[in-house]
Amino acid sequence: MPILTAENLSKIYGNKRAALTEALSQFNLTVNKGEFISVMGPSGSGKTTLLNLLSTIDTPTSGKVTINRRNVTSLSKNKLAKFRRNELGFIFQDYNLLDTLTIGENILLPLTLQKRKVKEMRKKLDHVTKQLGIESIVQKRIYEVSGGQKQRTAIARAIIHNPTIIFADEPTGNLDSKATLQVMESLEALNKKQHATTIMVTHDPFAASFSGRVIFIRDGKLFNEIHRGNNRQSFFEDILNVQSLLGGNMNDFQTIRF
Ligand SMILES: Nc1ncnc2c1ncn2[C@@H]1O[C@H](COP(=O)(O)OP(=O)(O)OP(=O)(O)O)[C@@H](O)[C@H]1O
Repeated sequence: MPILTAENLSKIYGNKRAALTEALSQFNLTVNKGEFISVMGPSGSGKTTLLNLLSTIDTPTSGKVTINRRNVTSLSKNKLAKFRRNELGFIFQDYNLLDTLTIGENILLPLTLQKRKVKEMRKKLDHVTKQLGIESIVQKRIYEVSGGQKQRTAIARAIIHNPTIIFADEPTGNLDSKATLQVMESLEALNKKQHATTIMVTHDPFAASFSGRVIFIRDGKLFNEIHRGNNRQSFFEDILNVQSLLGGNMNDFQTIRF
């Protein structure tokens, strides 16, 4: 069942004074409930633009985004803010955690904003921190934990209100290979066990190999898409093959890991 559709999505940046850039051109995408999708492509190909349009952070120049049968492109500013808060979960490369709060308080933010009861919040916090293996650090401050723990905290915060879709922009961009593995295994487990629909932008073929489908963009258009079979290693190799067809500057892609 489609949970998200993008129809003829285009984005042109710039104005009369600045040169116009068509970052995304007539883009179509259907995401089914429970899918885990990676978006890849060379630097400047339009990945972040696509994610921002799908996640309602930015509005398209033309085209339409539908999430859970709602046309989010036409929602008012207030309704959109509420929709985002209740239905979407966000994970960013630089974590976006609040330094003045503890790990637990950061994770609880979406529920605090929804004014949920303390007892319910405790129960949910307990559940998500166990799921992500960070139950021992809930009292700690952000500066006391590792990058991988920060990102797993951000994932816990993104899922605690059971969002319809999780959007992740380069979630492993600041992590070493060990932390990348932990974070990707966490996202994969959430997807498999709870059917959390996830859309992730990444440069890293290793990270992308944990998802079920990779879509490749070039010059704001769909270049190719591939699906994962049973074997992650062979999917990883398929991803590398499409990347070499894609061309562009290979320095745009992160170091390849096995
Ligand atoms: N706010 C903006 N104003 C003007 N141009 C923009 C803006 N944001 C992005 N662009 C341009 O749109 C194009 C696509 O950018 P986008 O950030 O979506 O690419 P990307 O694939 O995510 O790149 P990277 O991998 O380097 O993050 C680029 O040419 C970029 O320079």
